[in-house]
Amino acid sequence: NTSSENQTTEPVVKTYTIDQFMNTTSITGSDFSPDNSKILYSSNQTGVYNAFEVPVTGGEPRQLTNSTDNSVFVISYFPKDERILYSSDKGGNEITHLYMRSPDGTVKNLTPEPEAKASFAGWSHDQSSFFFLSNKRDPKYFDLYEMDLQTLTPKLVMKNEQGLDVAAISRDKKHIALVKSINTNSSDMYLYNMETKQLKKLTDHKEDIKYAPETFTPDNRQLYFLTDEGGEFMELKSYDLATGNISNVEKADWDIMYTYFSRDGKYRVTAINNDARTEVKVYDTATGKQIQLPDVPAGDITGVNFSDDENMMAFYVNSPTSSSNLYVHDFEDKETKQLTNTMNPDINQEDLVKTEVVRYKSYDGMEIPALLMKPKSAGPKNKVPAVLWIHGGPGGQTRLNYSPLMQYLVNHGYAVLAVNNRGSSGYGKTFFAADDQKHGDVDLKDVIEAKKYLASTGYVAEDKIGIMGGSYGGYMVLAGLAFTPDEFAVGVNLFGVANWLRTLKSIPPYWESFREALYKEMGNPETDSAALYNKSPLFFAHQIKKPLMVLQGANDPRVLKVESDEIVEAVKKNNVPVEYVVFDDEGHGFVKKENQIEGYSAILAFLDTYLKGKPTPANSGSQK
Ligand SMILES: CSCC[C@H](NC=O)C(=O)N[C@@H](Cc1ccccc1)C(=O)O
Repeated sequence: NTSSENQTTEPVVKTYTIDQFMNTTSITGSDFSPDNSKILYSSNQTGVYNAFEVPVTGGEPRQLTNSTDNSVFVISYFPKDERILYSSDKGGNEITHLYMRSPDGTVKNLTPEPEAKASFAGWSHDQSSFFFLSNKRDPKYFDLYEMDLQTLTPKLVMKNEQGLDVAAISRDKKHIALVKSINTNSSDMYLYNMETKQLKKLTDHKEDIKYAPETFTPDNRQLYFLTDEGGEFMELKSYDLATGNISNVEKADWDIMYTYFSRDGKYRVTAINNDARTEVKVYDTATGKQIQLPDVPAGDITGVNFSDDENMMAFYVNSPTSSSNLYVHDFEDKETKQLTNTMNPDINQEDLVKTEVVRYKSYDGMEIPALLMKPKSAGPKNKVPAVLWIHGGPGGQTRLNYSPLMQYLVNHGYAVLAVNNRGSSGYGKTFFAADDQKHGDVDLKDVIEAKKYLASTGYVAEDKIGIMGGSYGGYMVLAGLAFTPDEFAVGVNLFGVANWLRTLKSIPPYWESFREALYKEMGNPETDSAALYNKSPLFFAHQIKKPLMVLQGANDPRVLKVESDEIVEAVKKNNVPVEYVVFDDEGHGFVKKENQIEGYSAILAFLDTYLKGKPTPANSGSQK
């Protein structure tokens, strides 16, 4: 089921179908069974995510859940038996519940209130209970509950009436660390004493500084937190609970993304966002020295998880040319074993392309990082069309991961440049804040400048550059087509915002704790209505004159389907080609393989029609 593309002077590249690309399995999560003989993980092998377990010695994975509709995301085995805990919503509506699967296969919804969203917040260190957050009392705020494992009855531990977010719970169950968003560049830390019920504010600052509690130390004496106080990047510090003293723990040239300890604190893991790559460090806490991580040539190590006895470590390895695989390392015999092989064997990894981190100067001299994928067939004698990929957020970042969609497009002859425009995470707080209240303007200019960068490569056809992105990135697609109608040859909008006034008014109730922070960055729909109107592509849709494709999940709680319905209707009035694909069983992002296959092949067909001049296949542009 493969074909070849013949070029005159450039290499002949084997092309693969979308079915072949999507026949690669995506896996996530890991937890050791109580006897350390197996590892639990989620896999979309069956088309939707289900729970699987695999022996640590290797061998055939066993499927534990049989969902055919809703994704099952594993949390963990129970600490002392082989029941498992997992999270699942309905068709991407993000109203997640916690479920318990018993070894006989029966499943119980532990958080049955239909309208309430629940999320796991950790096992108690004594392994008698787990903590979870739920907004069942007040749809706006998440209270903290403790679920006893004997009775499976939840107990309210902390009523959250102040819009705080729980970040960490101490092993002795005495303290909870919380965070309060002030704006997207600034936050405060709080400490709640579960015995005295006192809430203490730990931070006091006038300027924008982020404080993010991470974890309590295993001896319960200190709170480790991340902050960008006094610098551009998030560094790790500790707060001494007894004295209030703050000490420096770890710093890098980039943001530290997170840190955590193994169960008894023998190891501490830190992850650094090193220029869009995840760099994991594991420290032996007794010596304070980094341990040497297993030598895995296939890519970067992520998702490190330890067995409770701290003798084994599970982790993922991933790179832009190889999908994530699960590995296990035994600290005693120093052996590392690959437990999964997720890549479709039909795909020769040599046919995939590596991703290069590049930088270019924008209109005002600001340096913009981007990730470049060059088709093997591209060259000065074979200039190729290109797609600019814009991430969501607005404060997200496109990272160096395996993306079947990007590889599929590159494999079919499109250069892809994923732009981390100003406002993206990972490049310091000045860069992150540089788009505040200037959305659809300065960030869009960065994307327009990316076209010059692509032209400078010498292998991109300048008049065949399209723009594509998801959510906030989808907004940028619409903004690009509406506000700068001559810049992009086509646009592919995946569930993007068309009308900021409506989207910011209709945010889910459980976003209340950061609603003000969001409004400070994006604009308040009550008080900034003129500015929000002016940056909403829906009201300028008459200016769109280039072909547009829109893909939308009907259950999306963040960008409602009406956003896509209305932009599609409005652009159709311009006699511009518009294709619309709606998935009835998806939310903010498409997770079911059959939908990914339909959506991604429709995107390629659309690009081929309008950037390569090939006829559109009959099945694209459907409304499911
Ligand atoms: C300041 S960003 C908070 C919104 C959130 N961020 C996480 O990614 C998010 O879901 N963003 C959407 C776009 C959006 C922004 C504001 C209101 C609704 C949707 C995204 O995924 O890009």
